[in-house]
Amino acid sequence: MNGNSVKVAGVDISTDHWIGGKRVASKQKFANFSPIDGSHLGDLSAGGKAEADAAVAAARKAFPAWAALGPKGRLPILKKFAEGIKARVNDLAAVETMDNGSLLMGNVHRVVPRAAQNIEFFADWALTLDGHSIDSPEVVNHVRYDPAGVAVLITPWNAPLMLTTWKVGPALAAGNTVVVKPPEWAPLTCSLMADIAHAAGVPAGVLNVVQGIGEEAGDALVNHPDVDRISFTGSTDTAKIIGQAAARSITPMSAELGGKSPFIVCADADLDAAAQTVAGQYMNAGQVCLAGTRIMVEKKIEEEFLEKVRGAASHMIVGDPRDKDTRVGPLIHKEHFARVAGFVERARADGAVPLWGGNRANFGELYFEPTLFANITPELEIAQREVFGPVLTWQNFSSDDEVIELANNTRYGLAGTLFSRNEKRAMDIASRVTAGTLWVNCFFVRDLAAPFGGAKDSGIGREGGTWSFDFYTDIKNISVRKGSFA
Ligand SMILES: NC(=O)C1=CN([C@@H]2O[C@H](COP(=O)(O)OP(=O)(O)OC[C@H]3O[C@@H](n4cnc5c(N)ncnc54)[C@H](O)[C@@H]3O)[C@@H](O)[C@H]2O)C=CC1
Ligand SMILES: O=C(O)/C=C/C=C(\O)C(=O)O
Repeated sequence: MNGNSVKVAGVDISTDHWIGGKRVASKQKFANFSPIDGSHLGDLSAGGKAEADAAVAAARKAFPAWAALGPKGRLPILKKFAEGIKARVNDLAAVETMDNGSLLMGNVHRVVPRAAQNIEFFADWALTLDGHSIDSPEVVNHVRYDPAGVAVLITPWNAPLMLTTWKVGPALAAGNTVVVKPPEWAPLTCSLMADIAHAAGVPAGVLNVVQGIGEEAGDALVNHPDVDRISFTGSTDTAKIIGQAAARSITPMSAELGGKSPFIVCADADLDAAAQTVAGQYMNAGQVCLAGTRIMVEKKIEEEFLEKVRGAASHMIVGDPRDKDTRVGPLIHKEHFARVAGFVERARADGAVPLWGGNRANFGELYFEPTLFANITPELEIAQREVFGPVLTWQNFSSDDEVIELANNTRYGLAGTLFSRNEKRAMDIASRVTAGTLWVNCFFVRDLAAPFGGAKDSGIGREGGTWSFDFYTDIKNISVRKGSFA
């Protein structure tokens, strides 16, 4: 491997940027540690303005030729890219687990295959974009989806490869070139992704990766004057900063942000399935934006259901995420651990009572016990703010109006989960909860054709299917007077 590299989980990974088809090193570095055991995984190049300028220039240079290929010309290259990800599922999964502490089995069976699907799904979909026309009395309106140009893609550490390819897939399929800024707490799989794209024949400059700290590399990219789209997944607070940069240059921005999603259990629900699903919210130590962290249970089944959840949660084994029996791995970083522990401490001080958990787990520095807080009133911080850890709250309700009010009583609106066997009731509640996605009798079932995103402070815009292309293209109408051609 050219340039600087590290070996993690037996895999060689470049610690340099990937700019214009070459590995580029910065003098300045940032250290990367594994949350599993605190081991030092390596030092990566920390980009700033110079690297952002070089990457945007490379992407701009590569844009005309990539755009000119059209969806059909790009298809075989992107399919090969997806095949390259599939061929390295085990490497990517093992590196992701070392880097961010997510469950190895989840990465092998779900997360990395989904990354490949993100690339191939949008490559296929792009074939269907052009060719629509709208007939009106005087003219025919030919609708075109032209690539927007250079897209900056910024992603968080909890699922970096999956969330980055969720943007790279449609952006490249639509004919854009991209600059990726991976999360500094889990930067490695995005570096591998660049090698895989290169080996698949993605031309130099079409996909660039600038490593570094958000406030430096990320800031330089979102403030760059020659960027046509900014797509961000991360926290609401960071989105507000990036949004100011986007507003200054009127650059379209999409934002997939945090959540504090309700998990509603009606008395007529399949309580065993619901209890298993509640316990599943602890997976990956609750570092899942979509997690249904506010459990709301109909009063008449509250005690029975609590015992079922207690039983299911007792199987949420805390441990090394490489172990197949582990369900709850580490929190990502000591700063994040302190943040989660702070929420728990303040919840206790506010009068919330842990029914279980509430402490550092007896496993390692960054491991936290699956925790459930009762004695919750809706205004408590623990019921309002996103913890992004294995911490759930428990509330009850007596009527549908009451639970809808509770569910909507946060600044977030990313997702929600509802268990009920009564279709009319379920659909009524689901339609009245403000959220981008509402799962009924299931959780985290994803179809890439469906819209995905958040309401209120959980985001701007939607990704998935046609919505991704609405964002990554300049939609044009060529309006031709009928009978005006010779
Ligand atoms: N809605 C969704 O699809 C998802 C949302 N998330 C949210 O992400 C958050 C956790 O991720 P974090 O990495 O802690 O979020 P974060 O907002 O701190 O960082 C996200 C990314 O933004 C970059 N960044 C930070 N400051 C920046 C700046 N000033 N300019 C440009 N880039 C900057 C970081 O380097 C990182 O790559 C949670 O709130 C979670 O809910 C996570 C996964 C999915
Ligand atoms: O399926 C998606 O597009 C987004 C998923 C989000 C996560 O995987 C997460 O927050 O862990």
